[in-house]
Formats: sequence, structure tokens, C-alpha cells
Amino acid sequence: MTIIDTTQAETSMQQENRYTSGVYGKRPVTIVRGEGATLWDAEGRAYIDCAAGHGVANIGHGRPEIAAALSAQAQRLVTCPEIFYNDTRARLLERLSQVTPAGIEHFFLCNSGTEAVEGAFKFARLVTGRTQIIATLRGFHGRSMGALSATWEPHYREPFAPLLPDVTHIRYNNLEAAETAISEQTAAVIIELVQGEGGVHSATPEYVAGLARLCHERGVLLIVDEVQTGFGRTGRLFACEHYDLQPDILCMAKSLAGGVPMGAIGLGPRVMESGRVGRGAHGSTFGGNPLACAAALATLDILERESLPTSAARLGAYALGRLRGMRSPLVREVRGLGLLIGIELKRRAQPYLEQLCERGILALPAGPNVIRLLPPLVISEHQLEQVLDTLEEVLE
Ligand SMILES: CC(=O)N[C@@H](CCCNCc1c(COP(=O)(O)O)cnc(C)c1O)C(=O)O
Repeated sequence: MTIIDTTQAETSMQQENRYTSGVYGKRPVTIVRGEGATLWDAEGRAYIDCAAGHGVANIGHGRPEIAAALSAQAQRLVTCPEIFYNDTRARLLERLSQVTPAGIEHFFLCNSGTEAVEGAFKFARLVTGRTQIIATLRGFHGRSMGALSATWEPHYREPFAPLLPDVTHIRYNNLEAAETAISEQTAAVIIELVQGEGGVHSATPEYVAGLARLCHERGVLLIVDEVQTGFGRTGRLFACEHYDLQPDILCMAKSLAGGVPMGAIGLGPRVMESGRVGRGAHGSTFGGNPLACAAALATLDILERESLPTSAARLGAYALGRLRGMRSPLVREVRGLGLLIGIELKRRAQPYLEQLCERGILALPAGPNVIRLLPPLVISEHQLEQVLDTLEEVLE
């Protein structure tokens, strides 16, 4: 492996700083290679990856199956808009209908999570003829103007006001709040079954069942945003399976195509039988491109062949048990589902994330006080032990 020396690494950082937009707070690490749950920086230092590219690399880094699928497809056809049929896309659409929650049998393919949410809002307005979107406090749904309107974090949202006019935020896990907020103007309610960016908070089964019933009774669509929880992250292929939930619209992205940018909007019968999603209602140049579809097919194969959702359930339960057994005075609560884990501290998480990085563990925040662990689902037991041991040292 070519290791570039420190000066070259500094040159990369200087070069990126010279030309980047400036919107990202960047850690002083130049990541150049990954394999499984391990990343290497430009100086050859190895890290155990508990960020997975913001929850994208569920199948791990450097997968030869993905490289092979991309190479084979790229040599045939990289791009093909959906104004033409495509064989690889057709296979993926069928495969998605087989693995998504019952009832989700039609898909709009796009290129990111925020695009999946934008399209979901458009479809909900079309189908119901209503305009209001109800979202939850601490929810995160993306940074583009429509999705951003539903994202809770005020400092993300407020600089860009006015956003969508009729978006209401209600308390999460509070059915009365939903009952009060839902009106004849409500097109849809959007929720994450585990709030990822918002601090790793899981919906209760009662809340989800009650909300689904309420939406159905009031002619409102239930949009489940599984951009972060999807594709094995929570210990099932979709978090909906933990709740036996059939959403009206399912937003997917992140690990769908093994790291290749891709999003998808799963559409249930209340959408497709409305007859209101017609020609010209939405579109995308890159949506459904053969390259991303090839990567997605290879990703779904790996998830299934290696039983990665089951691994996430087993490893996540072990990690939660050990973390909850930690007697750290710094920890307020340990939360999570599968390998979507949040450690809420009694103080800011940033200094501890930096200490973890210095010790070779890359983790994420989820709000100011939460350390979030989002490792690839292929993380080994030994690597997970190392992560937990290091956390115990850092948080003692
Ligand atoms: C530092 C940085 O860029 N963070 C990203 C991290 C985003 C991670 N989550 C994306 C996400 C999105 C948006 O997905 P995308 O557009 O980033 O692909 C939608 N829904 C849920 C539940 C999600 O978790 C951000 O703040 O936009």
C-alpha cells in the first residue's frame, strides 16, 4: 500500500482546504483506504471505523464484489435515464420489491437521502391533495429546502427561512401530540423509527402502532425515513420489521448501494392505487442509473449472504450490554438498536470523540452530548471488543 509521508498528507489537507466550500468541520485525518471495518490514513495509521461514512458502509469498505459489479457495469453502460428501460435497473426494482416491507412494490430511484425525502413529500401532496407535513422534534431528514423544512435542528434550518410553509414539528413518541396536530390539511407524517442524528432515540411500539392507525383513519400518509436505519443497521433489514409496520412511503439511501450514492422511495398501495402519481410528477437525471443499480444488487446479495442484519442484532446487543454495564460517571444513558448505538454523556461529546480518534477509533456525534457508534456490520468481535475497551478507558 502506498503510504504518503507526512508532508504529502499535509499537502492534501492544505490542497483540500484551499479549494473546499468551508461548510465541513474536518478532522485532521486524511483517509486513503478502507477494508472491512478498518480505515487507513495517509500516514498508514489504522482506525476501527465506527462512522461508516455516516452509516453508509454497512457492508464494509473495499468490497471486491462491489468493485467487480461496478467494473462490469461500467464497461457496459454507466448512465441510462429512466426515459429508457434498463436490464440492471429492472432486476434491482424486482429485488427491492422482494426485500422491502410488505406492500411496498413500486419505487422512485434517486441519488441521496434528502432526495428520497423531497420526493416523498411531493408524492404525499399529490396523493392526498393536502399540503401539511408533520415531523418530529429531533428528527433529521436532509439538508435540501423541502427535507430541511422537516429537519428539526434550528441552527440547520433557520438561516434558510422561509422554508416550506406548513411543516409542523411535534414531540416524538407522543401520540396525543400527533392526534392534536393531524388535521384535514395534513398530507403526511414523517418519522425515523430510530432518530439517528437527533441522538439515537427509538420509537416505542405503542407509538408506532398508534401513529399508523391514526394516519390510516385520518387519510394521512405515514412516511418512514429509513435512510439511516435501513439495510441491516438496526438488526433487521428494515427497522419497520421490528414494528411489523407497513409504511405508505419508505425513504431509503445511505447503504443501499454499498457506498455508491443512491436513494429510493418505496411506494405502498395507498400511493399507487390513488392513481394520482402520473407522468411528469417527478424526475431525476441520475435516478435509476445502471451503475448505482449494479452496486445495489451486489450490496443486497452481500447483506443476505453474510446475514449482516443478524450480525448487527447480535453484536449490537452485546455492545449495549457491555456499555450499560460500564460504571462511568460521565455516562447518562446508553441507547440503541442493532449497531446504531448512542452513548449520552453528562457533558459535550467532542473532546471524547477526539480522544477516541487519537486511540484509533473513528466515531460520530449525535447532537452535542452523544457519542454515536455506526460501525460497518462486518465489524469483527475482536474489533468491537477493542472499541468497547477503548471507550471504557476514555470514559472512566
Ligand atoms: C457533517 C455532515 O455533512 N453531516 C451530514 C450527515 C447526514 C447524515 N444523515 C442523513 C440523513 C438524511 C439525508 O441523507 P443524505 O442527503 O445526506 O444522503 C435523511 N434522513 C436521515 C434519517 C438521515 O440520517 C449532514 O449533516 O447532512
